[in-house]
Amino acid sequence: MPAPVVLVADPLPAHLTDELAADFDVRHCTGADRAQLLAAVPEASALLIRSATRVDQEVLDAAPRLRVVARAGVGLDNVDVAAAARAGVTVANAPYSNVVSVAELTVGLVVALARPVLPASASVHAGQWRRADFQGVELAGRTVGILGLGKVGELVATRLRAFDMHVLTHDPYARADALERTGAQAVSLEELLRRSDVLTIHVPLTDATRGLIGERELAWAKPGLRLVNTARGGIVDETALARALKEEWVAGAALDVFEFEPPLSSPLLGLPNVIATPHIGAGTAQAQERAGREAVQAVRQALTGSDPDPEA
Ligand SMILES: NC(=O)c1ccc[n+]([C@@H]2O[C@H](COP(=O)([O-])OP(=O)(O)OC[C@H]3O[C@@H](n4cnc5c(N)ncnc54)[C@H](O)[C@@H]3O)[C@@H](O)[C@H]2O)c1
Ligand SMILES: O=C(O)CC[C@@H](O)C(=O)O
Repeated sequence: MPAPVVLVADPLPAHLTDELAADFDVRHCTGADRAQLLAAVPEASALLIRSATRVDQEVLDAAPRLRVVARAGVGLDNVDVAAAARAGVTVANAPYSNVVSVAELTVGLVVALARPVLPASASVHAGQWRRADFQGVELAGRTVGILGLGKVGELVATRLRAFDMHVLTHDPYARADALERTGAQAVSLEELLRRSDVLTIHVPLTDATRGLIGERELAWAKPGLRLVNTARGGIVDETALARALKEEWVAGAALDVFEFEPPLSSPLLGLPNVIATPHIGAGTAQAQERAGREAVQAVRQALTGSDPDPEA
């Protein structure tokens, strides 16, 4: 019997996919290229993805042999989980794999918004020495609002508490133990915006959170707000945010995620008070290894019912 086909549609550490090749027919495609994906998926018993590949009804319809979609990462907004369930396809993610990396990037972005390290560095590289031009603000004593006190939100809250920031959160489903561990004060979304000097977003992208931070919410914002989004682009209305940044009502934004990636026509690109990174929250060697390994294990589990990984 031919070995089941495992289709790797997004980049994963090569040594992990090489391990799979001992037992499966491992093939590669560029999942973001729809035509390539649809051409390759009919043979696949397993699909290994990250965030760039969209798995929707069309892909599932084209994949009669598919038994598992394994997501090497947290967010499942690029997978139609309900359609997969109807088709009898298992969907697995790696929910703890990269949360520390995302939290650490978030804290770095908060600091980079408070202290203009990026333009200051660029000016020194350009041969300038303009010390007075790069005055920032201290984080100690100021208030951070955490939108979504889940795994990443909690890690960010505890790290920013160590900066002596006062922590507020809005999360209707927040666990009592997370509130206790972080010492975060639970407030409404409006109060979160009205009181926060820094707002950092850690909710998943769902029908309920798409556009959650829009014109009305930004109008509630405390003047001078600094906003960080390392969750998903669609949660923030980019047009409304661009307007608030141009009016300097919002002082700065640091964005790792965009509504469309790459964000070629985003109104946020080119604004001097925006730090933009190309969805690198999970971009550490440690997170990629963990996420890839968990996804590979999920494939083995689904296709053979076993997990021979000694580290499992
Ligand atoms: N930039 C990156 O590379 C990267 C990496 C990992 C995760 N992420 C994103 O970060 C998100 C959060 O990850 P996580 O591991 O903390 O998820 P999580 O599920 O542990 O936490 C999400 C939290 O959001 C809360 N929430 C849901 N709907 C809400 C709403 N309407 N208002 C307020 N709170 C709400 C939930 O109750 C939960 O506590 C992921 O869904 C993913 O999209 C991004
Ligand atoms: O594919 C990636 O590395 C991004 C992953 C990240 O957005 C996630 O949700 O885990």
